[in-house]
Amino acid sequence: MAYASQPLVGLVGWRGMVGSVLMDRMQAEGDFGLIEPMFFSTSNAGGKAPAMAKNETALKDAYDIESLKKCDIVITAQGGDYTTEVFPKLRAAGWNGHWIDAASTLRMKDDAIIILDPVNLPVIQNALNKGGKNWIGGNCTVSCMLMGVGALYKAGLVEWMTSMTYQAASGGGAQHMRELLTQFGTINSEVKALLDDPKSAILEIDRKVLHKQQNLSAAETANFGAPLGGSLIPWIDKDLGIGAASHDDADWGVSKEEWKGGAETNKILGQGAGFGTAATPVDGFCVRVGAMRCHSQALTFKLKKNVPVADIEALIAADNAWVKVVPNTREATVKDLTPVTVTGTMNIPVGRIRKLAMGPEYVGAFTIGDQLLWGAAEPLRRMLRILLDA
Ligand SMILES: NC(=O)C1=CN([C@@H]2O[C@H](COP(=O)(O)OP(=O)(O)OC[C@H]3O[C@@H](n4cnc5c(N)ncnc54)[C@H](OP(=O)(O)O)[C@@H]3O)[C@@H](O)[C@H]2O)C=CC1
Ligand SMILES: N[C@@H](CC(=O)OP(=O)(O)O)C(=O)O
Repeated sequence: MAYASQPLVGLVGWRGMVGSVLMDRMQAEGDFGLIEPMFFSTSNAGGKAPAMAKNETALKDAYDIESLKKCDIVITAQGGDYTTEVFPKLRAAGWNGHWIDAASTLRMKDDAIIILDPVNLPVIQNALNKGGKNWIGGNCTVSCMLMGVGALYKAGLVEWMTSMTYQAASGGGAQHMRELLTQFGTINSEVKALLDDPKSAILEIDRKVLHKQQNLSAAETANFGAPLGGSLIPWIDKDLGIGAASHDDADWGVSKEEWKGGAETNKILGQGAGFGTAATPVDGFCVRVGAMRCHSQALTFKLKKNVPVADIEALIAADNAWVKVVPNTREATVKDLTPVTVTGTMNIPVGRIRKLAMGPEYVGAFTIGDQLLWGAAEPLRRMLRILLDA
């Protein structure tokens, strides 16, 4: 145990979507029994801290460096803007504690480790031994993918991989989930009378739906910037720009979410962090779909050699306690390999594992993860436990 008594752990962003899931998981795993929590807020300093508070029952100001400095460990799910503003000030003030963060801001810094311990515990331990202090959760899609198929990387089998994602509204936060449901409601109301009449013409329904989708109000598309209900948006996160030489080697019109796939996967595996020049090329398209929660991904691997599907399944299944191989049958797939089945669970199903027509080294798979659990909250609380056990 690195701490003589229970360490003071500052919790920032605990009432947001990721933060709430984190609080649930910490309670479920008894983490609060091991720490002295101090709750912070950016909007309600002085207000009442949640029930898990022990000695400090009032919310502290999340921008107050002096309060943050008292903490042995700070865990934040407050967001990138908060990290950008507070983290440098806190370090500049001489704070030498552990910073555990869900936001992407610090991920690519040399002194930051992207934490996903079932996949990269040796990388984490190595950094810890060298005095590392900055522990950053990975991009949700990348973390869920590696929880599913990390075994193939660990076995050194992957020559390259593409990932085509189907990312839920929840990846954007609470307002995005509400917006999707509002859009579905508006569209449904538009054709409710026709739907209730079994004799109505489907093309008339279709025409009215399309007209409504194309004429949603600005308020109904404020977060996604485009209709998502009954549609999809093949761009997530920033436009890094064609020829964006300033941004690493990402000059192929890649979106930032796609760039993270290559850069973060390699960094998590401890094999450099470039995109395109990385040890293992990872690239594809990231697409927002009208799912509520859970990110899904269709993966294509070029393996370094021909490995039988049964061996691939066995490797994946043995990798960690949460990955579940779903038999490649229609029945099993529609039952066990959907966002609706996976939401709210720690399970990472991997199915549709099969050889592709391009040749025996080409393997396809489909995987799903609850991006608020393995994609965000869980690696943070597990890092806390690693620090407590160190
Ligand atoms: N959503 C996701 O799937 C993932 C998110 N992340 C990262 O985690 C961070 C936080 O994301 P997320 O949790 O989605 O953000 P949220 O917008 O849900 O919460 C962030 C903060 O918003 C404030 N807030 C304002 N109004 C409300 C309200 N009505 N209810 C709750 N909180 C409110 C809270 O701060 P306060 O209490 O101080 O007012 C809260 O901590 C981001 O950096 C994101 O990039 C990482 C991986 C996945
Ligand atoms: N970008 C992800 C969610 C997220 O917050 O990712 P990151 O932590 O890499 O910014 C999504 O929209 O689905």
